[in-house]
Amino acid sequence: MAVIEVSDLRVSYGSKEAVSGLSFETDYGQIFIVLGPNGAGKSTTIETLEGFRSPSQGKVTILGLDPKKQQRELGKLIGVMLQGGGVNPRMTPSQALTLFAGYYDNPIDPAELERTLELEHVRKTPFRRLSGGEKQRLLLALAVIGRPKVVFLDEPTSGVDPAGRIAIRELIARLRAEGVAIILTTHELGEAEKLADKLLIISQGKKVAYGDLGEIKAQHSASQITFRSADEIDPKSFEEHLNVALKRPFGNELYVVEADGSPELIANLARYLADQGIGFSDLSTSSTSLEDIYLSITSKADA
Ligand SMILES: Nc1ncnc2c1ncn2[C@@H]1O[C@H](COP(=O)(O)OP(=O)(O)OP(=O)(O)O)[C@@H](O)[C@H]1O
Repeated sequence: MAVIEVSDLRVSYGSKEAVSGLSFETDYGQIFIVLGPNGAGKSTTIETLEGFRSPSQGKVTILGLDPKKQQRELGKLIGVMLQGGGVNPRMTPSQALTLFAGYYDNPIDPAELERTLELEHVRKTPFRRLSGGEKQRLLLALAVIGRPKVVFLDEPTSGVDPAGRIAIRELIARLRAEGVAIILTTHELGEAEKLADKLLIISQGKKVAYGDLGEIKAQHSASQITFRSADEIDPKSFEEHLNVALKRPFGNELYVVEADGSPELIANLARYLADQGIGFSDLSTSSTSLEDIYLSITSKADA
């Protein structure tokens, strides 16, 4: 059984259905990232997993338990990082970490978390006086201090500076290495690409892509090889020799081959052009970024 199992989840607010039939699962030692435009239903989905909302249909289990009905049993097994909240504005990071550590049998040492998340210089500053990024780092520290088996992180790096982002990413990577299941939402696609093992992309409450990052990239990416040549190249002969189509999208010197730039194909292509006495330059390969894939599939889903 997977750590998180969701089947045909539907969640409504009155007559409005915010989540419309999502199914997915994720496991220990995986970073599972939920992406989608504003209002897509990400928070609603995550809040249902956390036990804060009830499904109107479908089934959700975390570690085999029902997050709504077995909230108490799950309490010490999951860590939740909420956007902006949950800490007394007068409390300092040091006090909050000590307080939260007291709830658990085997917490991480607060001083260690202050060091890892670079909070030492503000450990005596009241929460309300912390900067946005410092608040985020403290909320992350509080979510993980009890060594949870499952961690929910809602936009953990939003408003955090580049050095802070690296510290947060390193902590998340460490949790994964320790076998924690991590569920994360973000609008930072570069970050999602760096961190994700598995991805769920939703739009208007429905799944539009789901799977391992590599699988999604392979399914949706349009890798290409481009080069320039002042010589005429016969597309038929090119395709016969290399088994890939040659395009000249602008009718000028730029040639495009839509295929993965494997070393073998690149070598064959260069050999073919040389054998034909065709000069070429600027040979390069490129693959689509997660951002390109995301924008393409969510705009298609919206249409
Ligand atoms: N308490 C509520 N009552 C009514 N509608 C709600 C409520 N909470 C959310 N919604 C609606 O449900 C839909 C999904 O909202 P949700 O917050 O889950 O989206 P999201 O993907 O997390 O968006 P964002 O990226 O902006 O955080 C939206 O249309 C939102 O307006």
